[in-house]
Formats: sequence, C-alpha cells, structure tokens
Amino acid sequence: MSAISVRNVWVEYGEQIVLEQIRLDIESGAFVSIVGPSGCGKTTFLKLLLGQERPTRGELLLDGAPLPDEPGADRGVVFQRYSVFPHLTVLGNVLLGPELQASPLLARLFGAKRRAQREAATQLLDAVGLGESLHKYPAQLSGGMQQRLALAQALITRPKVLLLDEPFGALDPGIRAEIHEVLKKLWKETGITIVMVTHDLREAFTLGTRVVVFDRDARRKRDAERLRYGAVITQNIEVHKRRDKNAVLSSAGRDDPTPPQAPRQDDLAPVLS
Ligand SMILES: Nc1ncnc2c1ncn2[C@@H]1O[C@H](COP(=O)(O)OP(=O)(O)OP(=O)(O)O)[C@@H](O)[C@H]1O
Repeated sequence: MSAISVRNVWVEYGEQIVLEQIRLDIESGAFVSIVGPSGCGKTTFLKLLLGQERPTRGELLLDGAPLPDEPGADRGVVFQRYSVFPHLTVLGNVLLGPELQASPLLARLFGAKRRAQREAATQLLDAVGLGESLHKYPAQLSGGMQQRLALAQALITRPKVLLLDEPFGALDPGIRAEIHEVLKKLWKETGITIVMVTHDLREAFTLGTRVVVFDRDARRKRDAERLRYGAVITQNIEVHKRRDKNAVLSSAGRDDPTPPQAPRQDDLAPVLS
C-alpha cells in the first residue's frame, strides 16, 4: 500500500499550460477515479504518476519520497489498448516483467526462480479468469480477456500503485461489469493504491473511493485563453471511506445491490458541465 502526494504541480508544454496548481493527497490503498472533459490533462496527470512526464513546477511524493523520474516496477500501468505484447503467449506476457527485473539483458529466469515465477503467474492468471488460456496469444483472446491479461501483467511485479488509463473504455457493458468485479477483487486482495482515468462516470463512482474532477475554470474557457490557463481540480469527492473497504467491495457480492452512493449517469452529468 502506498500514499501519493501531489504538491502544487504544473505541466506546461511550451506556451501551453495543461495542468496548474494540482494539489492532491491520495491515501494508501485508495481507489481514485479521475474524470474530466477530453483534452483537460487526465492522461498527462497519469503520466506524471508513472514517471513518463515531469512536472514543470511542483513535486510528487510516493510514501513521502520524491517519485522516481522514470517508470519502474513500483508502478504498474494498463492502457485502453496495446498493453500486452502480441508475440508472447498469455503466460509469456505475465512472465516478461519478472524476467526483465531479474535479468534486463537476457529477460530469462532459470531453475527454481523460474518455477516460482511461473507458479505466481499461473495463480494470478487464474485469479483474472485466464487459467485456461495460458498458451494462447493475445490475438486469440477477446478484448475483455486481453484487458484481464493486461491487469495480470501489471500486477505480477507487485507494484505499489496501479495506474489505469481508460482500461475498459473499449469493452461492452456486460464485459465491463465482469472485469470490474475482477479488479475489485484484486484491489481488495492486494491493498494496492489505484488511480484510474475514465470517461464513464458510473464506473468512476462505482469503483472509486474518491472521484477527482479535472477541468478548466469556467471563466477561462474562451479560445483565446485556452493555452494560458490549464486545468485545475474542480471537485474532489469522497465516495466511500477506504477504511470501510469491505462495504465498498461487498458491492461485488451476489447479495449486494449497487452501493447507495453510486448515482445514476443522468445525475452525474452536472459534475462535468
Ligand atoms: N507531449 C506533449 N506535447 C505537447 N502537448 C501535449 C503533450 N501531451 C499532451 N499534450 C497536450 O496536453 C493536453 C492534455 O492532453 P491529455 O491527453 O492529458 O488530455 P486527456 O484529458 O487525457 O484527454 P482525453 O480525455 O481526450 O484522453 C492536450 O491539449 C494535448 O494536446
């Protein structure tokens, strides 16, 4: 479990200010959903957490220490598409991370270590429902199965933080609901801190312990001002108490209805207006 602190962070690309004055504390084990209009800097924010982008100003801390400047095994990531390697089998995809960690040049594990990692990978693939598909290639999997694989691939190195960039955006609603359950279960079991960008407000509120809205100040939306002002956090909504994790997660249970906090999509439209 890991806490993240974002302290007065700005991101500028040349003349364009994308994010400004971003201040956010994410408690250890939280599940934070990031929503906001297209182009307001959500993916940029995720890239900051991943270490793919650096803030122009401000700092980001992971468990009180400056966040490493480059992606590392402490942060797993899943994108909407293309997270998995098409030329590797399901098992090969999940084993690649540990292999690269153990041997950056050869990307191979040997002997007892290989057996232990194979066992861990197989267990994880079982947990995401791909236990029967270990030797298939991604092209032989459905979209939902590929995203399950991407989750397993991201989690095998036991990262402290899982970053999700619209991971389920391309999936049908039914498949989405299934994979939500898988994700909630993994979150519960690992206690990992999750930050997820989504366009789906219902998903944001159903999964998130906190929903954070990024947007430009309404007074600064004129075209002439687009470059000079970045997005800020306009709302930071606590949806569920993380300590009450079982209550959050029990929404996955057969007997539990949708949690009372999860609003209808129509009710949520004003959040983004
Ligand atoms: N490397 C870069 N160089 C210059 N501009 C960039 C770069 N990366 C992002 N931007 C700009 O930053 C702004 C925010 O982009 P970002 O992808 O973070 O938005 P977003 O909220 O994730 O959008 P969407 O919801 O459509 O995915 C956009 O105007 C984009 O053009």
